[in-house]
Formats: sequence, structure tokens, C-alpha cells
Amino acid sequence: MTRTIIAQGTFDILHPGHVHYLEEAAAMGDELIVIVARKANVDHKETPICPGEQRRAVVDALEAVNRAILGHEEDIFVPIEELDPDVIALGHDQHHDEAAIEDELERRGIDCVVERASAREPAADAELLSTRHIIDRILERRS
Ligand SMILES: Cc1cc2nc3c(=O)[nH]c(=O)nc-3n(C[C@H](O)[C@H](O)[C@H](O)COP(=O)(O)O)c2cc1C
Ligand SMILES: Nc1ncnc2c1ncn2[C@@H]1O[C@H](COP(=O)(O)OP(=O)(O)OP(=O)(O)O)[C@@H](O)[C@H]1O
Repeated sequence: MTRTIIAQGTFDILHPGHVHYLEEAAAMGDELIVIVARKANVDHKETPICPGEQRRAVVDALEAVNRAILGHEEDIFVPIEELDPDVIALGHDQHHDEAAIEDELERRGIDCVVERASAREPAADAELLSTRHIIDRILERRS
């Protein structure tokens, strides 16, 4: 049986940290589906620069990713109910609480475990492993 993994995030300006996360998530099973956050749900940091469909299409083009979809506008558990994954792979710094997600999965009768992925260690000196850091660098260099 196919083991389906879900990863999620904003994925505004891609960098090697995203690739690390998605490759690690893909290695947890057979099929990786990525839920790309809607702008309205990115409320814990600055609004993404790139439109949602653009963010989705670029993630969808990555080798580790079988399919990327735009998330639900209001209820983040609707796509999970539809996709019925075996594992939700949380990013190393995602603000979501594992126990709260597990409670909601149980409440909705979804049999799925929650795993936490690791952070990418900077491979080279000047590697920029955060969208915010890339934007800060652009502002610094171009202003
Ligand atoms: C299990 C799970 C499912 C998610 N599904 C959706 C969704 O359907 N729609 C959406 O806009 N965001 C969804 N998200 C993304 C969260 O809203 C997201 O973590 C956040 O907005 C993106 O921030 P980040 O890139 O800092 O992780 C989901 C997150 C998790 C953990
Ligand atoms: N350096 C990294 N190593 C491993 N995973 C990462 C790294 N950077 C981001 N991720 C993961 O990729 C997913 C999407 O991240 P997100 O789009 O928030 O990018 P970000 O670079 O962390 O953004 P920002 O720096 O603007 O907060 C999240 O699950 C996050 O944990």
C-alpha cells in the first residue's frame, strides 16, 4: 500500500532549506503531497511576495514532490481529510503543536502520525536558508 506523506508551508522564495525539508519528508514514505499555504493563512509573519499559484507551481516542479496543491482558505484539516495521509511531516520550525494536530486528527477519525523534520545545516559559508534572510539581503544590497 502507498504510504502518503504531507508537507506544508509558505514556500515564498525557495532555498536549500526547503529542498532539505521536502527530501526528508519524501523519504518518510512513497508519495509526497505538499500543501502550500494560502496568503490569508500566513498570519504569523510578513505576507508572501509571490502569488499562491506561483508558489504552488514551483514546489510542484521539485523532484521530491509528487504533487503540490494550494491549501484550504479556512479549515486546514479539509485537505488532510481528503488526502487521508499516513504521515504529516512538520518543518523543524513550524509553529504548529504536534499534540494539538494529533488531537484534531483523532477527533476527525484520521489515522495519521505527526513527525518533525530536521533543520538543514548550512553547507557553505554564505548559504541563505530562510526566505526572510533572502529578502533582508536583497533590501540591504539594493537599497
Ligand atoms: C497539517 C497542516 C495542514 C495545513 N493545511 C493548510 C491549508 O489547507 N491551507 C493553508 O492555507 N495552510 C495550511 N497549512 C499551513 C499553515 O497555515 C502554515 O503552517 C503557515 O501558514 C505557513 O507558515 P510556515 O511557512 O511558516 O510554516 C497547514 C499546516 C499544517 C501543519
Ligand atoms: N533551513 C531549513 N531547514 C529545514 N527546513 C526548512 C528550512 N527553512 C525552511 N524550512 C521548512 O520549509 C517549510 C516552509 O518554510 P517557509 O516557507 O516558512 O520558509 P522559511 O524560509 O522558513 O520562511 P521565513 O524565513 O520567511 O520564515 C517549513 O516547514 C520550514 O520548517
